[in-house]
Amino acid sequence: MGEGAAWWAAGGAAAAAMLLVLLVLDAAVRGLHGWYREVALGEARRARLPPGEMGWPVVGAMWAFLRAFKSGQPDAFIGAFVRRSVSSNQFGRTGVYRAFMFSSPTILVTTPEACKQVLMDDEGFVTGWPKATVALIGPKSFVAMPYDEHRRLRKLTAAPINGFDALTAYLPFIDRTVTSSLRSWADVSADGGEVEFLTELRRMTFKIIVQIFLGGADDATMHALERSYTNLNYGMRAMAINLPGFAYRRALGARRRLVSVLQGVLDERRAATAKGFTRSSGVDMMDRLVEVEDEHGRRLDDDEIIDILIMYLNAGHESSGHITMWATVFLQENPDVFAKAKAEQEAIVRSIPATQQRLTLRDFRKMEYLSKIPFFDNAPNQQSYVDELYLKVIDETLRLVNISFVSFRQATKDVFVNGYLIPKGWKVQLWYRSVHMDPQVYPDPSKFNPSRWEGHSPRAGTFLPFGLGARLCPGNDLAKLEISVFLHHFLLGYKLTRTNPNCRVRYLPHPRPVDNCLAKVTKVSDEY
Ligand code: HEM
Repeated sequence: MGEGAAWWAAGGAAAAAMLLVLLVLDAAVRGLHGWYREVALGEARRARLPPGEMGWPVVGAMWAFLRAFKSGQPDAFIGAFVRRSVSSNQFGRTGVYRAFMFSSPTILVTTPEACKQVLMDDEGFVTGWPKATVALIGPKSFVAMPYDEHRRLRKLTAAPINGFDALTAYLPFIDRTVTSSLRSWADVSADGGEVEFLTELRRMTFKIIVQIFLGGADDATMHALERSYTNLNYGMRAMAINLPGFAYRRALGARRRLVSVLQGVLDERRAATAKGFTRSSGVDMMDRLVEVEDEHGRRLDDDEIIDILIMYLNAGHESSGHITMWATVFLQENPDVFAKAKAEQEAIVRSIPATQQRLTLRDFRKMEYLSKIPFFDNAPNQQSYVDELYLKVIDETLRLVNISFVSFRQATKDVFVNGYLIPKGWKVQLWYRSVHMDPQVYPDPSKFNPSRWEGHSPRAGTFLPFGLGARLCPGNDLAKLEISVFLHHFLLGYKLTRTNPNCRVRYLPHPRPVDNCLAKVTKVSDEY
């Protein structure tokens, strides 16, 4: 053997030894971390935990989570848990896994039945968002509120945004906002310009929610709120690193600005009331929150009102804006679906009397293909919601886009799911995305295929775009109405031409093309 070869052999042996040391060290650190997090459970309870591990201290599964989402393969994250569990030949597809995420030992729940069990068990589980998210949305908002307080304020705030009367009242404003937005984007495109379609849609849905919650706002307030919400959202699913240059730090700053703008609005309103002024725009959500008293006559403090408003204004525009964009993109990319949806809209327009200026809520209920909205005549949020849906274009979009891909709970007692223990005090993540992208539930799940819903009623727990149970989204019908109104006008008179049709999609905090869907919106018909 020559000198060079001996040198290589020695080097190779040293590298192998080093690798071995690293592997042993890695296994030892993981083992110790797992032991530290689980030892308090005792042997018997520990043996009942679902498959998985705590990983390295501090990071746990966060790297794997961020790597999967940032590399454009979000389903690879849960996929790895399922694969490991199945290939260990011990567990099969358990639907529950353990991991260390957002600084806490966590159980990941990924199948319809398991999600349903957790979501419907109000005694066993309370809300459990990571501390970093609570700090952004607000410790006095629904994300961290005690059970009874949540029930009371949810009842107060949900009825005025969903239900037949509320939606009938909002429809004319939504319709006007949609038509004027479409017209203005078409004007930009007619002059040779382009619009960031997603940014514009977020602005549009924001205008609607600000009208409902604050009775509208002047341009400066609108602008300040809008910009702050963009930064707040970018920090929402980022690592909670409070250092200059990090998204989370910018989000904390955005929250401070939101608090200050809303405090200003609240102060003005209180001052006007003290002087005996009444507003012409009628009662909005801020008024309701100012007026409400509990059974002891206690009113909400300003910081409570502001946190609830920050939460609602955020939840009430981000998701609707994104889903409207994706539904429009999917329709435009699928000419057959577009033609069918357009034919439905044309038929509805033909069916209304010539004297009727715009569609009524009842006309929207006729839209079997676009999406039938299940109004509950002032009794929103009943559990039957899930069974009553007609799921077509909008619902297929909700399934495929998975705008709220995960939601958070915490166990208040030991609970067994699929035969595995969720220990008291542990965090629980409900992976709505995994349910919607499961090929056993939805064959060929990555395909946009509204006809998969023809004659099909989803089994309970298999369709969770708005969650389920006590925390089912209170804005579900409003969101579907906004999206339907938009698609109605878009289908009848417009066309979307993307500048970068194959633009990369970013999945955090919400799935969106990185160019925010830069496009031309062209008017193609003057008839409507
Ligand atoms: C397409 C649009 C929307 C989607 C996909 C969506 C999705 C969701 C989901 C999945 C949850 C449940 C989270 C959990 O399980 O803890 C939720 C909760 C919530 N949503 Fe929506 N949402 C949408 C639109 C809206 C709108 C328009 C509003 C307001 C008007 C709204 C307000 C809320 C609020 C306040 C909660 C918290 C409920 C609670 O904790 O009791 N959302 N949403």
